[in-house]
Amino acid sequence: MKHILWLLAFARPATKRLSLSVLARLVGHILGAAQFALPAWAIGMFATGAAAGAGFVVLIAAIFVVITAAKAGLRYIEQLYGHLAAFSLMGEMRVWLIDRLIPQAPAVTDGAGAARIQSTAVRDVDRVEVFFAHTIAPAITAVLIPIGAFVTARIMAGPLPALVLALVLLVGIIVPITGVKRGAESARQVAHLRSDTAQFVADSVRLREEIIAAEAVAARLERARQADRQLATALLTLGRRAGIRSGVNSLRIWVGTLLVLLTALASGANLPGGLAAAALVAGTAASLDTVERLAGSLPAGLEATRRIRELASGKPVVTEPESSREPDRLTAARVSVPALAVDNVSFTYPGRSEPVIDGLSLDVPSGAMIGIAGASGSGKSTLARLLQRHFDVQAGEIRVADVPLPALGSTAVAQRVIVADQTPFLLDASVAENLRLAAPDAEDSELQMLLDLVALDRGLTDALGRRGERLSGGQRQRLALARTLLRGRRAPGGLAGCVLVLDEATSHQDPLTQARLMTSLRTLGITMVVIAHRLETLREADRIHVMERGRIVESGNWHELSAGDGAFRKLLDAGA
Ligand SMILES: Nc1ncnc2c1ncn2[C@@H]1O[C@H](COP(=O)(O)OP(=O)(O)OP(=O)(O)O)[C@@H](O)[C@H]1O
Repeated sequence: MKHILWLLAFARPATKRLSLSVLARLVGHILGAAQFALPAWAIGMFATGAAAGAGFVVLIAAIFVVITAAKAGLRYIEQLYGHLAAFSLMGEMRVWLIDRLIPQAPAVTDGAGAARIQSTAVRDVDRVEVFFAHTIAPAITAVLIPIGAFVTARIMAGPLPALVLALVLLVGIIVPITGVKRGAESARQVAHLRSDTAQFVADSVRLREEIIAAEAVAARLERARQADRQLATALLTLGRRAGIRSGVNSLRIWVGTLLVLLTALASGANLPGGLAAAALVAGTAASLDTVERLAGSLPAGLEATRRIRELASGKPVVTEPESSREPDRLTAARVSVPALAVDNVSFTYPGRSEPVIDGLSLDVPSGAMIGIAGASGSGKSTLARLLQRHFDVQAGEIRVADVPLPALGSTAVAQRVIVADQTPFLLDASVAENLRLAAPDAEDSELQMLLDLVALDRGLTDALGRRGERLSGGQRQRLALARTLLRGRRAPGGLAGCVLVLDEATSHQDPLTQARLMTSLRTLGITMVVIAHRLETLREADRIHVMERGRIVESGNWHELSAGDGAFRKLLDAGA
């Protein structure tokens, strides 16, 4: 019920369209009932001799034609406005969902699985269409039409046949509703199995080399077959229930018509009235049919709603500051190149017991380039994530221009701490479109200047293909770096007001391009943190810190460290 109320509240902006759809459906169904009752009544009139002659037949036929034409028009209006409302609401729902997913990213959305998120954002939202387009109007009609039929039968055939008609109609509502709860369970099971299957297919394609090399294709296909069998069984349960409901309903119409007619005749009602009342069983069937169809599809729609709300309700890992105003200190600092301070920071990933960053302190003076080296797993990328405030630290503090990160809103952090990493995400679009994600208003000349800066010899209109597949790994990294720099240029205070973090962002470059890139970046005079496995990358750094198990174990410039015999020298000797 809570999901229904939520959907109704969500549908408020489309009230006008939905009301029009409900009204058209209601009048259409009244006319639908009349299509049965009118000929039945006319036959009764003929049979009892109360009416005769061609004029009467022509009149009834004419009314019938008008009713049929009006009903067709109303059906069109009902469907049109119902679907217009549904489609606009589904669009709104996707926007609403994306709006709630962005604050959860990347810490939460990474864990949820991309295919699952896609399955909910696309398929589950599509399934909610059932509610907006095929639930609200039918539910209202399914209540009002039987009441109208009862009143009509009462007038035309008397209280007893009307009572029998009411009971027959009640059966038409109760039969589909019983089993809705079990139907909901099956729908939930089907939705889970579908989403697991989506993830399984996506994983199988991504991991194809491993699967082929391990000669595990057959085993993988067998697992897919098993999952499919489970899905088929769950769908069969739903289908069987729908079949039984449908059969019982057909029986209800035949037996019900006969019962109303016999009761009318037995209670002395006139034949035309009795026939018209009996015809109302079939005449209201279309209104009640939807209850039956809804009993099948509504649980799936509500289950989809539950999943959408669950996905949307994931808590952001970090909270926004109460005031969205940029702290005065930072605004004042706009004019200068900010310094970055990591002050005695400790951090443990949620659900883990060992800290990944353990009492780490780091000073990056204004305009300096600081290098971070360290073996795999020493916590370098985690430090980059903390600098972007993907997570809050459990102890200590990170400050940009002397302002602690939690005092900055997520927008300010994204503008102040700009990061390029090893595996950039590129859209299937042109070079220019990928760059303009960071600044839609950027002129071609500015984009070209950035491409020159990162030494990327590509035309602005060149298409990249899926995830940038038409570029080499190094070119992809350079394009992403240009986009990061563009982001910085648009930040308040411009690029000079940002801290640039490179997390293995040049790992795919050849030594010459790499050296050229670092020299270009140094000329920008901005504050930089460069994380690199390949120590050559850090040659230009003012100071290099070596990390081990979340701590800094050695610091110095390239010459000092390479001449020593500490952790840095060991990394160098190991070929880093
Ligand atoms: N999301 C996460 N949840 C839990 N533990 C994590 C998560 N990400 C990383 N870790 C753990 O934190 C530790 C440090 O990982 P991190 O990626 O920061 O290392 P790194 O120094 O960047 O390594 P590499 O050079 O291989 O990229 C590792 O032990 C890793 O298992």
